[in-house]
Amino acid sequence: MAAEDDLAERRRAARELGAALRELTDAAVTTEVDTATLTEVAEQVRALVPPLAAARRTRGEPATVDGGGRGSRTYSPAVGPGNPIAPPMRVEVVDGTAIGRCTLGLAYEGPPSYGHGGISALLLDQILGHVHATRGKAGMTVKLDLRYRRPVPLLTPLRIVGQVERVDGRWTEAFATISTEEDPDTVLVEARGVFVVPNAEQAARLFGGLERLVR
Ligand SMILES: CCCCCCCCCC(=O)SCCNC(=O)CCNC(=O)[C@H](O)C(C)(C)COP(=O)(O)OP(=O)(O)OC[C@H]1O[C@@H](n2cnc3c(N)ncnc32)[C@H](O)[C@@H]1OP(=O)(O)O
Repeated sequence: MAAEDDLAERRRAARELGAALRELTDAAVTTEVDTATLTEVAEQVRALVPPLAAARRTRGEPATVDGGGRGSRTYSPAVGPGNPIAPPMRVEVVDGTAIGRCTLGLAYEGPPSYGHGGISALLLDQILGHVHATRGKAGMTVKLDLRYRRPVPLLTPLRIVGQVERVDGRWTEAFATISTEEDPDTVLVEARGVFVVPNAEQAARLFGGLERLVR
């Protein structure tokens, strides 16, 4: 029980740090303060690194905050509440349909006032991954076809929806769309993805001791 409480507390703290950094990032890309203030704040931010860097993990070491499980990914760049790069998209799966929600701030700008196409691809890839995972195992994207129909507005609640189209052994083909919450029937971006569960040899080669997280 104590260990579970510790993990819950660590998750709460990681989420809090992620949210604070997201606020900082948003302020950093929208600020119009004078140049001296930019320089001063950069120094202050750099001073925050050493306390965090005092104990750090590297490639191939899962975050302790995830508790060794395959479900939670606190630092996912798409859905991780602890990762300031992530919008983060919140995902729920209802009857095999994965539904994601997020609002993109100015940090994700591509064309003026609209989202970057790579960010749309990130959100769609992630939602297709959740669709694939409804079959019980996580998978890797092997194909992702995108059609950008209309630009994705910033500062607007978005809805990302995905469903399986075809299943063949370890392979899943799925389809997903981005629209606004306000107008869910107008597709802004659509994606068709193929995902595969790596076979045992591939998983061992790619992930070594972390195979249990992907198969
Ligand atoms: C709840 C958790 C949610 C998590 C969401 C996470 C979402 C994010 C997911 C990612 O971003 S994963 C990162 C990006 N992907 C990669 O890095 C994968 C890189 N690819 C590989 O390492 C290898 O492709 C892999 C080990 C996965 C598989 O290797 P294989 O040699 O078995 O398959 P290969 O890649 O050669 O594919 C063979 C071809 O047959 C196709 N194929 C074979 N059988 C198929 C079938 N049954 N259905 C559909 N396509 C099939 C396949 O698409 C492909 O098409 P092409 O002929 O056009 O190359």
